[in-house]
Amino acid sequence: MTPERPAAWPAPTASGPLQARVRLPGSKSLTNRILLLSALSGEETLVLGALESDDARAMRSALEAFGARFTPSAGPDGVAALHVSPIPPAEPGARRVIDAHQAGTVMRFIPVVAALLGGQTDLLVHESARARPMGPLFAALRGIGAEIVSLDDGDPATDHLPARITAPQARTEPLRITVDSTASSQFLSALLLGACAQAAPVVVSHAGGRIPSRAHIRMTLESLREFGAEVEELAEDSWRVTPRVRSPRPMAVVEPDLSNAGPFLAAALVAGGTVQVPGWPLATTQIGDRWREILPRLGASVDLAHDDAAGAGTGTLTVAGGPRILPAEIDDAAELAPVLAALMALADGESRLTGIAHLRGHETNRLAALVEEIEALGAHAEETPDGLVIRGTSAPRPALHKAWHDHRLATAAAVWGLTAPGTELDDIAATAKTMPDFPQMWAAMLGQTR
Ligand SMILES: O=C(O)C1=C[C@@H](OP(=O)(O)O)[C@@H](O)[C@H](O)C1
Ligand SMILES: C=C(OP(=O)(O)O)C(=O)O
Repeated sequence: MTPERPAAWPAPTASGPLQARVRLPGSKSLTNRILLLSALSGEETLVLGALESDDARAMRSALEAFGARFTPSAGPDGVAALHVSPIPPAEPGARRVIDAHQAGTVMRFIPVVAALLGGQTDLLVHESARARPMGPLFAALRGIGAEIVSLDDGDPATDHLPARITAPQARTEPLRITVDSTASSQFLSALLLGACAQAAPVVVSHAGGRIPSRAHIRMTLESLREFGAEVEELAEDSWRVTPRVRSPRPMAVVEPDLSNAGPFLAAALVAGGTVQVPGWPLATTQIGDRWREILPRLGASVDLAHDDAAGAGTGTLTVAGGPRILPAEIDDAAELAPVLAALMALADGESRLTGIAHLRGHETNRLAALVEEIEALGAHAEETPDGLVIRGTSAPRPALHKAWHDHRLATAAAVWGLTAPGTELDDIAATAKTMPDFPQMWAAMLGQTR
């Protein structure tokens, strides 16, 4: 018997210009950094605004396997919060099995913790994540004495998950680790964050080509500082991290996910009208803050109004669609690229995305998947060595789009559905990776029209 496929999701169409306000869940990247650092801090931590999604659950279960505990709790004024009890000192010979699912942050951050805390860790992944690059991170960990073998065939030179990571026999505290982070910024982030699993300072350096998704490295450095680590930039792409980390007082706060603001803000350009996002941080390391600079280049107007409360540190972002979507050239859009490509497929002319070759190693080969879905829509796209060229259409046709196990391909298809009645998506559940409530949030936004 073949397993039953979930029914396709009929993407709703916009019935007119929007006048919507959308509150976003917590940032995946900040949640998983804060959970990891809280678990390594040796202290009790209260976390406010943490994301609840597949990626966040995968990080919590991974840290639980090392002995951390997460308990729902109440923050100031009774708001829901998460109480984190840190990882206790490791027992020699400890063994654990961890499933990273599809979470790149778990796949990359946890092997470092496993190699530095000791014992043996079997790290599994979702079928779709087996092809994601791990080799350079494994090479760096082998360089400090960890053994990493394939769980499929015992290959001691494996460069993919699932794998067994055995920490060096004699517990050493490495002083220097170098990695080639060209395929993913997460390799460097992993070593910088994971360094906090030891007490001694460590120098972490990159040796290779251009580092992609650079904003995420800045986020890592800022998160380390928030947890009291000293981070010193020694040279370009080389940092000294001095642990220990301690818990931020009175609590750690997770900002809303500005990357996931993308499809909602894009809706204002496609359907017209305005979309507002409250709680937008005025200062942030999230790459999603780039929407404020990118969307005007596609013809939208963007305004960030500061909240009244002195020192609130947040504002309300308003994006208003223009008369048409303009073509643009955008470099290093990283995880913003799929939704940006969705807009470019509806733009009046030819657009280019550059500096995103590494998207071939994301949840799916995003460049190939975007070409296929954009062509299905009746627009034109082709791959370049480091990105995409996209010629938009003003008459998108309805299609049954594939999510490719990729939350961002799924939300891209939702954007097309706004203007192509009859659009469907094969697997809306892919959005559970970072935004499990996406279908309800999308419907609620579309209910708020002028
Ligand atoms: O560290 C992080 O939280 C992330 C880093 C980036 O990874 P890559 O450098 O592999 O693109 C980004 O795309 C991913 O969504 C999240
Ligand atoms: C690449 C992404 O995820 P991950 O954290 O799994 O790398 C993403 O969210 O766009």
